[in-house]
Amino acid sequence: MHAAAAFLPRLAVTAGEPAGIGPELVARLAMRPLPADLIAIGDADQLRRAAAHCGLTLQITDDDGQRIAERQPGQIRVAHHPLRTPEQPGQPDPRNAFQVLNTLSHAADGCMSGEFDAVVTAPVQKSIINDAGEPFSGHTEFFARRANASVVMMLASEGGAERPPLRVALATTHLPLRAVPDALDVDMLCAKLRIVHDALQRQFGIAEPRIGVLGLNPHAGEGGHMGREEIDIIEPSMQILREQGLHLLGPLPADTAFVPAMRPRMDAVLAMYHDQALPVLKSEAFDSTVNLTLGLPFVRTSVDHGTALELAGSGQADPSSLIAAARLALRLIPHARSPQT
Ligand SMILES: NC(=O)c1ccc[n+]([C@@H]2O[C@H](COP(=O)([O-])OP(=O)(O)OC[C@H]3O[C@@H](n4cnc5c(N)ncnc54)[C@H](O)[C@@H]3O)[C@@H](O)[C@H]2O)c1
Ligand SMILES: N[C@H](C(=O)O)[C@H](O)COP(=O)(O)O
Repeated sequence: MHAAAAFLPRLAVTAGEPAGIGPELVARLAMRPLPADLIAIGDADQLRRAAAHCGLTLQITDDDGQRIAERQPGQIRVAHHPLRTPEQPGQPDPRNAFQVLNTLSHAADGCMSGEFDAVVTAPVQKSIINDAGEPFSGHTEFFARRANASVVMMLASEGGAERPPLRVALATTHLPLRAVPDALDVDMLCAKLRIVHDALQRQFGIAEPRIGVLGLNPHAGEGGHMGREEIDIIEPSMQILREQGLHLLGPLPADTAFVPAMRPRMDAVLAMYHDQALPVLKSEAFDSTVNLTLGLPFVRTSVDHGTALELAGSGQADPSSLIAAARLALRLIPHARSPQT
């Protein structure tokens, strides 16, 4: 399911919530000299309007599905999914929710059929899809169901001269905090850790990954005096996997797991819930962090931010995370050429 050497990888880019910053970020991405055939999945007229908000001139053509060998900065092809009603920047409209969902279905199905080599997603407004009557908690869960796959959400920053890369995987994703302890069990944690371990080996080229596992309770339960999930669930899961040869550290108190002394000891961290670890990444590297879904039968990456409704239509939104997501997707496509930019 990869592009022949002479052709560019076909990278599907879903435009996200029409009233958010997604379409503008897609327009900015198209200006980059990425070695990819960029296929926006969204409304072509809206993409033109988004480019105008950013003061950009885009050359937008229909996607005919043919593979191409070259793309110039400023060129993008579109798989057109018309909006139900024109977007009002900053004011999502539930009437457009099904258009958004259709773009995601097209991207997932296209990746599985070989129409696309990977998908990069711009942010959606989860609440407006729910307001339209559709159960939806995120791309991660949507793509997992579509592909019938067990997946793990990981957010990863590249790191740089002054800071090592940070990769945070989540045992649970978009559920109420009250439901988190009941969602954790030994089988589930073992499965998630296996997916993370395999992805670190296969996709990140780390031969013997070291994974830090966070506790759930303050101070990782303080020996059972502040909660028992560490003793009853997390440690037994880790023990099973250690016997299978995995290098696991923990259960670690979440408040100190990310201090400088700990960082070089782990290639990734498994957090028990969404807000336990994502604020660390988002405050450290909001511009360069990428969200990726491990365990899918295709490559899916995304931005680390949301729809930023207050910026929509201003042309001011920062495209760095979407660009980083596109670059990572290109690196992860088997046999794809390395991005040059
Ligand atoms: N990948 C996704 O689809 C995704 C990811 C996160 C949040 N969301 C959704 O987005 C909606 C809004 O979420 P939120 O308000 O918590 O987070 P947000 O990321 O939209 O905004 C948080 C802050 O960061 C700023 N910001 C975000 N992206 C920016 C960018 N590219 N350039 C400059 N500033 C930027 C915003 O202006 C705001 O001040 C929610 O519905 C949430 O579920 C979607
Ligand atoms: N959890 C993600 C974040 O905080 O950035 C975000 O909500 C997007 O999740 P999906 O990729 O599942 O839509």
